Amino acid sequence: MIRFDHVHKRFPDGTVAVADFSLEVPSHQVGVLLGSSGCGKTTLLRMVNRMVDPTSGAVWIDDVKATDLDPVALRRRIGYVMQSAGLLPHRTVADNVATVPLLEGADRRTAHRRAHELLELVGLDAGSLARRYPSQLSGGQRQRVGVARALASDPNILLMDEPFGAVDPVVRRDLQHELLRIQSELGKTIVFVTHDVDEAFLLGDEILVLRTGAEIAQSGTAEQIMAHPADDFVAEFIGGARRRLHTEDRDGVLAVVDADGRLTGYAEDWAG
Ligand SMILES: Nc1ncnc2c1ncn2[C@@H]1O[C@H](COP(=O)(O)OP(=O)(O)OP(=O)(O)O)[C@@H](O)[C@H]1O
Repeated sequence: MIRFDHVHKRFPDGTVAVADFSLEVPSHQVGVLLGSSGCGKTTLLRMVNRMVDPTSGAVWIDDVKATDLDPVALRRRIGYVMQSAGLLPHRTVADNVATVPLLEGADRRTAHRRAHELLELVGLDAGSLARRYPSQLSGGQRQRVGVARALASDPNILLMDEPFGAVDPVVRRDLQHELLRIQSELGKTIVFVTHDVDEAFLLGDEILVLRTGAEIAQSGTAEQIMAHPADDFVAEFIGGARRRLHTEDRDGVLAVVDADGRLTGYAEDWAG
């Protein structure tokens, strides 16, 4: 469980990135922070692994305050995936994935065996890719390696900051579905940052639509937010995604279906 308890962040130059934010992401669930550039998503995410400490308020990981934990140890036990994948360019794919286990004293052979397993888990052919360098991979493959590396220490928590933002829409869809598959297998507690409404609705158990200062405009499931946007700001923000929905007859019931054919609810629930 991750709990943000009235966190506030003011940077030294006076910028208030987060005004007053509270949220609980239950264990094994995906919480999505959705909002446009600069609204404070990354700042919130980085409070979990102490790359940023709140000015006031606290982030709790289970029953422990993040600020009571050693930042280095914390970062090793929390997976972190960034938009750029953040791989080390002069290390092979296998070495990149094995970085944390090696730092924690695993022997090389065990760490590499685990790296191979993880590469397969994220849908890569370890046999042909493990010895390559990051520059010899496609953008989508690099992001998969980034996910494998984040999973290497078998963390309970995964932080994902626009992890699929730099790849084309088709690859992005593949990666999103791969993440759903991995999540159904591993059940991590995930905080996922995005400004893409479709991505948020596909992946999130709970979605928070944020305004500047990480103010929560609305929180809820994709179905709740789409059916009843809290105000004009939310309605406008999710407008495109809403329009991409259509209805279909499913077993005699009128179902609301997204562009991928995913059932998002039933028409009768949407009345009003
Ligand atoms: N180290 C810093 N010093 C001063 N201001 C900062 C710092 N880091 C972030 N900010 C500011 O805090 C606000 C929130 O930034 P943050 O990176 O959290 O937003 P974001 O929603 O993740 O944006 P993006 O989607 O563009 O990454 C912005 O106004 C940003 O300029």
